[in-house]
Formats: sequence, structure tokens, C-alpha cells
Amino acid sequence: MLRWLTAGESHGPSLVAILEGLPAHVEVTTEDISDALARRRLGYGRGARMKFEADEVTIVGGIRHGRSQGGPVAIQVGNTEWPKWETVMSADPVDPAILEGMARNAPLTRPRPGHADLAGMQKYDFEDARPILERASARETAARVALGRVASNFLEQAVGARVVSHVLEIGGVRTPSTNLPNPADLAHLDADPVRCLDPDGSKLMVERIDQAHKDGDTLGGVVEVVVHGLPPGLGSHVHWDRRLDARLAGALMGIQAIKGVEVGDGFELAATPGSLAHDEIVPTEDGLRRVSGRSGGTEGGMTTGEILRVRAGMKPIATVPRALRTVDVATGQEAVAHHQRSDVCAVPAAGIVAEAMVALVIADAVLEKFGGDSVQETRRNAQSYLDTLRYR
Ligand SMILES: Cc1cc2nc3c(=O)[nH]c(=O)nc-3n(C[C@H](O)[C@H](O)[C@H](O)COP(=O)(O)O)c2cc1C
Ligand SMILES: C=C(O[C@@H]1CC(C(=O)O)=C[C@@H](OP(=O)(O)O)[C@H]1O)C(=O)O
Repeated sequence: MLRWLTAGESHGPSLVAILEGLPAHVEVTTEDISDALARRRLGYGRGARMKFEADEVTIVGGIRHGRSQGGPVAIQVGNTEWPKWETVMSADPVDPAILEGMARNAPLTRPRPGHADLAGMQKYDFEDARPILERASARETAARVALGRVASNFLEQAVGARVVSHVLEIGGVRTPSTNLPNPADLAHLDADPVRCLDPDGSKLMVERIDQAHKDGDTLGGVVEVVVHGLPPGLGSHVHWDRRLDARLAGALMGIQAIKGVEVGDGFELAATPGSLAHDEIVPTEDGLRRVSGRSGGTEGGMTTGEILRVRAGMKPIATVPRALRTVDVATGQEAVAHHQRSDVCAVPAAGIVAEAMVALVIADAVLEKFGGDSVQETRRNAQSYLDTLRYR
């Protein structure tokens, strides 16, 4: 079983991520993790912070000479913004006279609709949104992407599976392409400003982001994650919390600003007659295959052995420059929400985070099915299952 945790605030010294349950001998380097974090920074429409901040990766446990050792993997991602925030975010008490008058320390009392500010202040009993937004911020997704890269390496080395994502929609512009991303073309896809497979769709999405920027507005969209090379039978039909589709949906909904998840054609299937909605099974030279992929590669909460496909819908960024109405909780008067800087659109970055979450969930399901204290043991077990499958 894999478990993972993150800690750290948006403007704290660093984020910390721990992955427990990873078998030994998974090859992974600091460079792999830095590459994954660099992919998360890409994407047209992100704000100023992405340009000047760097992700400083330090592997602090669990990996030696480029291989996992079987113990928890711990990764630190340094926030290079820290020097500017050291006093305001200090873990130890600071003399109030020093904090007095510091603009950065002014209490945020005009909560942003759509962000965690108000519900968090109510729940945790704060007069200032700072402690809430610091942890609610999607800065935390850097830690998840770091762990996701470790899980991806494990998946590739244990069962030969590859996780990739692309952007389907931004601000209502939907790509007409129904092609799925090919892991071999990842560099090409990452070079696109919005990580969209269709160049015309990409151009329109970039124009829509520019327009939103001019209008002082923000945008959301839809990303799709696909996994190539999975065996049938990951997850289970026997209990709700063992269903792989449920576990994927929970993990994707756990990403900041994700408001909807679809498996395969999702909601579209609800409006399609049964004769056209399912993936018919045929015998081929390569064994039993489905003629289509509408179900997204799961049936009964288990992988079918076809390409796995899930989508996540992201709401627009909550910090809208053309500020939204709110209440100043310090005075009880109507006000506009606080705004300093923000992304216009972070959908391409959300795709990379979604890849990470899918990789972690699938890696957990692979370990549940095949076990293994070393990656070679997992590989052997997976191969023997495939070699002795009753129906192939
Ligand atoms: C990659 C990424 C970047 C984000 N950037 C911002 C941002 O710059 N400003 C903002 O207000 N929200 C941003 N968000 C969204 C907030 O984190 C999110 O709105 C907040 O957590 C509340 O969403 P929830 O209701 O889904 O939890 C971003 C989300 C992601 C995934
Ligand atoms: C720092 C990251 O994303 C941040 C996520 C975020 C939010 O509210 O979620 C708000 C912004 O931060 P700030 O308010 O400091 O400008 C984004 O830049 C990151 O992805 O690395």
C-alpha cells in the first residue's frame, strides 16, 4: 500500500512530501523530479510568480545513488520567495513591533469568493485569511507533482505503464480533436503553450486567455489524463472504496479548483443509448480487445487493460482581478475581495497535477494487486499474472 502526505505553506520556506510504501530499486533522480516540476510551471496564462520563482528540489530520504531503498521517500521543494516572507511567515514568534506596519502582514479581511478564505476563517477561527490561503494555495501541488514523478517512474519500471495528459478545453473553447496523447510525443505536447493536441484549438485558447487578461477576468477548463499499458484487473468491483474509478475521482477532486471528474465519456454516456455507449469485445490476434474506449478503460471499478482515460474540470481562478463582491469581515460592510496578483488560467498546470494524482493512485493499485518489496518482484508478479490470465 502506498501512502502520501504533503506539508508546507505557499510562502513558507519549503514544501515537504513523503511517499511511504514504495518498493526498493525504483530508479529516480533529483533531475527527474526537477523536470516534472518544470512541466508544472509551463502553461500560458500563469501569473508573475511563476516567472520569478524556482522550485529547489532536495531528496532528503529514501533514495540512494538514484534508487529507492524501500523506506519512505521524502522530498523538499524550496520556495525561493521565502526571503521576502521570512518575517511574516516565521514559525517562531516575532516581536509585534517588527510586524507593525508591514504591508505583507496586513490582515486579509475581504475573503475571495471561490477560494477557501471565508469558510476557512469560520472553521479555524481566524480574523485573517492569511493562515487559510497559505495552505489552500495550489503551491502545494508542487509537492504532489514531485511524488507523482516517483510514482510514474515506478509504474513504468514495474508494469511498463505511462501516464500523460492534455488540455481539452479552456474558457469554453473545446478542442475538436478526439486524439489521445501519445507518451512518445510528450516533448511536443509540452512545447504547446496550453498543452493542447490541436494547433487550431490551442491558438483559440491562447486568444481566449489574452482576452480574459484584458478584461480583468480568469478562466477554467478541462484536462484529460490517459494511462497506456495497464493490465486488466486493477481495483475491484467488490466494495465501493476499492473501485479504481472512485479512487481516481477522489484523487482528482482533491486538486485545488477541480469541480468535476468524468471517467471515459462520463456525462455524455448518460445521454447515449446502451447500444452505442459500451465498448464491444472482439477477439483479435493480440487477444480480447474493445472496439472503442467510451468507458475510459474501467468496468466494475477495475481496469479492462485498455487505455485508461479520466477528465477533470477546473473552475476559473478565484482571485479575479476585476474583484468580486464580498464583505469586509472586520467591519461587516460590503467590499470587494482582496487581490494582489494571480494566474489568469492554470488549466495546463492542473493537467500536470492530475497526471501526478493518477500516477499515485494507479501505483497504489498496482502494489495492491502485485505486491513486491523490490520493483523487480512487482515486475515478476505482474508478468506471471499476465502469463497465466484465464482469458487473454
Ligand atoms: C495549478 C493551480 C494554480 C492556481 N492558481 C491560483 C491563483 O493564482 N489564484 C487563485 O485564486 N487560485 C488559484 N488556484 C485555485 C485555488 O487554489 C482554488 O481556487 C482554491 O483552492 C479553492 O478551490 P476549491 O474550492 O476547489 O478548493 C490554482 C489552482 C491550481 C490547481
Ligand atoms: C505558487 C503557485 O501557485 C499559486 C497558487 C495560488 C492559489 O491561490 O492557489 C495563488 C498564486 O500565488 P500568489 O498568491 O502568491 O501569487 C499562485 O502563484 C505554484 O503553483 O507554484
